[in-house]
Amino acid sequence: MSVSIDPATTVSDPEWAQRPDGSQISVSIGDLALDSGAELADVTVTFQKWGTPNAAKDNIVLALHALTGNSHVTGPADDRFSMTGWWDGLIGPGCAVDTDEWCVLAPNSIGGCYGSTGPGSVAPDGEPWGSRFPRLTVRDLTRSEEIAFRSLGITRFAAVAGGSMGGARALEWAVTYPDSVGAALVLAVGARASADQIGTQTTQIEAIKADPAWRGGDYYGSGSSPSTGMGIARRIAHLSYRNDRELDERFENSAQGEEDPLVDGRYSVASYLEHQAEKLKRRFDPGSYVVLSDVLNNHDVGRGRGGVTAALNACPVPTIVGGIDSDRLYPLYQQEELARELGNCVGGLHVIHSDAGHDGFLTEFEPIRRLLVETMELARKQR
Ligand SMILES: CC(=O)SCCNC(=O)CCNC(=O)[C@H](O)C(C)(C)COP(=O)(O)OP(=O)(O)OC[C@H]1O[C@@H](n2cnc3c(N)ncnc32)[C@H](O)[C@@H]1OP(=O)(O)O
Ligand SMILES: N[C@@H](CCO)C(=O)O
Repeated sequence: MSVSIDPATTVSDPEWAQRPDGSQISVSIGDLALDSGAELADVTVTFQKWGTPNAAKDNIVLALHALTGNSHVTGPADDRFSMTGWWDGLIGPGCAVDTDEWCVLAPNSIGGCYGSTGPGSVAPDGEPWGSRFPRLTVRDLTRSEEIAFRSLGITRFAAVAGGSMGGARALEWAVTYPDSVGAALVLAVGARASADQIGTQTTQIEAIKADPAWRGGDYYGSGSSPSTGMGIARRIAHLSYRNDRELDERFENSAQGEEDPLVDGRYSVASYLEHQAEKLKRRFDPGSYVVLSDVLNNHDVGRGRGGVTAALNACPVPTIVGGIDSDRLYPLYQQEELARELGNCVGGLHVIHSDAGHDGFLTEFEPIRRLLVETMELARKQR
């Protein structure tokens, strides 16, 4: 295994730990055995860090991003990341996760397009993975992270935290590696994908694959990309990320500006969705969107563990579970199940009030801040 920074130079373990806040660090973990029985060759896991590990390495926190997120958890938009950190203001000196005390590591998920191995990465034969990229599960993502961090000498995290796909990753971390997790914060997710989620996400995948530029997944290097398909997928997704009442209060059935929807103009909500689609096209790879949407479909914490209830019951990690009352993609009953069945759920289900729907795990700063503070208090007790 080798460790490199940004991402060329190979360095030794103590050096990565001293790198400045926000540094991008890349770890080669070799071949990764997957849940499907396949193997992903020559895998790289990249991550960013804030704060510094202490000598005992018992102050390290894992922040896990959602579907189209990345390692840029905190800080302003920059050249590398065109969006503000997804929990900006919650992680940093003096913040809920105070990086004067804690060292936060945020891995880019494999399958994505922000540095860790994904379908657009170059395979060992020198060609992009494309259609050859294997199907992944959330457990494959966490396994790649566990191997990468263990290679850096990290065998235990004081806390793991995330929402949506990040929540699924945090849950898998707690269930798969209970001895390696002091406390967990699991937000806006369920124990397994529901039929509704699989239906919606499969429809999004099909929208991308229906784009002629998809070329069976082998469009890398072709000069075009199925971004039109991904734009449609994102519109469908974004509707599921917001609440129907909130959308109607904001947009009603009004026209966009001076446009006339009865002639050739757009409705305001259609313009809003188009804007969200265009933004994603500028920063995300359609192939990764397909792979990671499928990862969400494959989420099942009970697979191979005697079912969801048995898997959750057996998890001893002190876990805080949060859900959003207007979330129509991951409705509250799914977090109620987590809170009820997890072996060591702390404080029952924490309901976050938001008009924003699923996106509340990103937009509701104060409730998320409080849950992070509680999680870090739990983590402190476990040290
Ligand atoms: C961990 C992770 O999940 S990382 C990934 C998270 N980030 C993303 O997914 C990026 C996409 N953005 C979003 O999902 C959301 O904007 C959030 C969750 C980040 C923030 O939500 P909110 O603050 O409620 O933003 P909202 O839904 O109101 O969207 C605002 C945008 O819509 C635009 N908009 C609003 N109305 C219209 C309209 N009628 N026509 C066109 N654009 C419109 C605004 O100008 C604004 O644009 P900007 O984001 O380029 O500044
Ligand atoms: N806005 C988030 C929502 C998915 O959970 C994302 O794109 O990752």
